[in-house]
Amino acid sequence: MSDTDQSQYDPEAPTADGGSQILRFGWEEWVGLPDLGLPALKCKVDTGARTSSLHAFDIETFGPKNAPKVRFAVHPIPGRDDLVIPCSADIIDRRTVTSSNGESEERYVISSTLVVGHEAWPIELTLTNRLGMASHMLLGREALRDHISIVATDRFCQPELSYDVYHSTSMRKDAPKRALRIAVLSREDNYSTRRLVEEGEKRGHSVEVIDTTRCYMAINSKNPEVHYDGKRLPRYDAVIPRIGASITPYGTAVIRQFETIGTYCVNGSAGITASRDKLHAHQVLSRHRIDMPVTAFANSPKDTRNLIDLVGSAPLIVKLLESTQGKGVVLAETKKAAESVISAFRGLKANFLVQQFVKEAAGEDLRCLVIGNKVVGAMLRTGAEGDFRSNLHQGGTARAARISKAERDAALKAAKAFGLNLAGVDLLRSSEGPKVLEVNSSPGLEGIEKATKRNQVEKLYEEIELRVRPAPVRRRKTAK
Ligand SMILES: Nc1ncnc2c1ncn2[C@@H]1O[C@H](COP(=O)(O)OP(=O)(O)OP(=O)(O)O)[C@@H](O)[C@H]1O
Ligand SMILES: [Mg+2]
Ligand SMILES: [Mg+2]
Repeated sequence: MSDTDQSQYDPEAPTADGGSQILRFGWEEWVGLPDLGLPALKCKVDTGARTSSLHAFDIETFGPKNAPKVRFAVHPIPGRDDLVIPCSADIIDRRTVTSSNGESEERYVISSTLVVGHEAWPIELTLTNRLGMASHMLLGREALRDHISIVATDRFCQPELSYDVYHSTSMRKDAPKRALRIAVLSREDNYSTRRLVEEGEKRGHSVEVIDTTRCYMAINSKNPEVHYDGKRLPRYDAVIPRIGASITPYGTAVIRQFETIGTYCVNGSAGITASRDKLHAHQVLSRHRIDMPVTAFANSPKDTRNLIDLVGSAPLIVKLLESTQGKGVVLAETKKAAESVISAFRGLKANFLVQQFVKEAAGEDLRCLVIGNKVVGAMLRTGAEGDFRSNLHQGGTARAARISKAERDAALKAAKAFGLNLAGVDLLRSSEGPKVLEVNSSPGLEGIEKATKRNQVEKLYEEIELRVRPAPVRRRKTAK
């Protein structure tokens, strides 16, 4: 461990422009590029070079044509290829640079604050991905201010920093607000998709909507990829899955592929798969000891009576396993009615479960929107006159709701049970407390934003930024 002080850069301190004492620079110095999330780098001072350069890889442009950005990755510690800092910056220019070995290369030019000791000033940097450079950063003449004097025989004349900072929690706190490249996996141009694009762009990110069913995949051990329309998709910082119920198997396969590549997916494939199938979902809830209406499932028609007995007396709910929008949910008032619904479903070869009817919910359910580990909004949905189902698609209405601690805890626990960072958890208010009905992995955003009169999508981006911006990525070691 080094005994250097990482907090020595004080933004309030006089800058080089303020003109203070002479700064002595050796041929190698410790510097920081805080705008890029690189607090400590060893850099070679080279007065033979005009422009400064940063050794980067996976260099890729993105964003609008009139304000292009560049994304790239940096190994800040030489020899430590497992430590990767993802960066992005505005492109301020393109320049042909001839390096010391005489090779010319067209490079992107970006701007960043350079920190040395207590001083900070803006510099221009070109990005180059030439392999085998001993130094990961080169400081050229243009970046050197008048009050800097070079002592070519010495090194580390300025305060030393330490690479330990890359393993500290302050990396997360001090991470720059870099623009992210985000994909929304969706086939629909609806309110939710539009809001995700609008809000992301408002925060400076680039948000692309991708039709999940048009993604195709190269599945292999060395270099798994996702392709789209004849091209390999870029490396996204985050993927927001909005997988419709009709394409769950293929949609989750695409997400699995992104997970394999190492892309952060707001909701994981396993959680989406488990929450989509009501039988599977209730088993997950049960394993996590989350309260739900008594539920039973049987395979054989011989067990219809036994199934009904497990749940108790009529009225009963019979539900298709893949129901959405309340379309496959039936209330059977008597045991006899339950038996005939069950035999009708069996005749259609449909999979269903039988569930205790929570009468006291009185046609209302509570939708809690969970983002990260918070319930960010809740609404009470009331069914249309005479309907026990509260679904908005069945004519129900919604209004913002205050929830109890028990309800909040149940919603958070349920979302966590499926590992979902964005979830719509539906609860029934029963006389025994909240009972979880289901967990939706692509919750509609229109109803909840309108009922709560809150910008909920903004909270989703806060969560995504927290997850992907700062954390240095640890790469899987791949065979060369
Ligand atoms: N066991 C139950 N007791 C009382 N009401 C119920 C019960 N199960 C479902 N309901 C009512 O029926 C509605 C639809 O049920 P559920 O949410 O399980 O179906 P769904 O088709 O998955 O709907 P969606 O996914 O669109 O919300 C619920 O919102 C609730 O109002
Ligand atoms: Mg549902
Ligand atoms: Mg529901």
